Amino acid sequence: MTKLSVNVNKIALLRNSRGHDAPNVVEFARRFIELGVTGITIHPRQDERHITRQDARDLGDLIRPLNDIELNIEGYPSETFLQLIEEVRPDQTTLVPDAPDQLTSDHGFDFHTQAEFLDPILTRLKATGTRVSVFLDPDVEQVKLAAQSKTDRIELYTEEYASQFHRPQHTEVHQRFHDAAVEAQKLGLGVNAGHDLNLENLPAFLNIPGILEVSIGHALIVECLEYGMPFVARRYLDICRRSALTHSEQ
Ligand SMILES: CC(=O)[C@@H](O)[C@H](O)COP(=O)(O)O
Ligand SMILES: NCC(=O)COP(=O)(O)O
Repeated sequence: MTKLSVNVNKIALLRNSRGHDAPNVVEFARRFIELGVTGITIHPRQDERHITRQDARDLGDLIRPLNDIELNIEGYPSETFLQLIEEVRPDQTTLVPDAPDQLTSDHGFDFHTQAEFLDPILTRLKATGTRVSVFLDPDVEQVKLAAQSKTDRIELYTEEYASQFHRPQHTEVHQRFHDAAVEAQKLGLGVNAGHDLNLENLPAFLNIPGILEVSIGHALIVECLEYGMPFVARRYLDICRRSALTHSEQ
């Protein structure tokens, strides 16, 4: 079975918009775990626009004692990020090549030009005991180069799969993800995937054999809002219906 790692960045984004600790990121992670989710993903960005470094420490404290639950920390391997990993020691670290001001992750590493940069970083991370994964586009050539590095896994960047899902070229795009995943496994790499996966596009993606983990955040949180709407709206309306009418409304 493919593992689901829920990305709670967007819980932190809501929390930060009000300046106090609600919604509480650790509490929401705990609730997802109680619902059967076996992984939590966070992507502490340099500007801490959503997940903070303290959130990473707090989630580490929550998850470390729990058997079979994994914390996956994603991010650009800056010195600050590497020190955070050395401190928190998550089960998995996913390296992403994004710039500090980037809106969201939008490409994988290029092993033609970045293998040398990554090599000492992979050595340093693996010394902490974390499993290392590297964010990658679905490109068989990149997969072959990644397999020559010290990474344990790759995470296929699925934005293209998601954005082409309803277009005619979807079959060709799906085939590329399939080929990259199969090649990676043949070469001994584990394969994760993520970005813009959702309830609609995930089933077909998981026809690709051997995907170990999907990390899903943005759509999953939106879907929680969407499918939770009827319950919450009903409860507010019930309360309002029970209210005493004011003199002018009677
Ligand atoms: C690495 C990756 O794919 C990202 O999807 C990411 O973790 C999302 O980051 P934001 O929540 O900052 O868009
Ligand atoms: N690694 C991908 C991830 O954690 C979640 O991405 P998204 O679902 O927020 O696009």
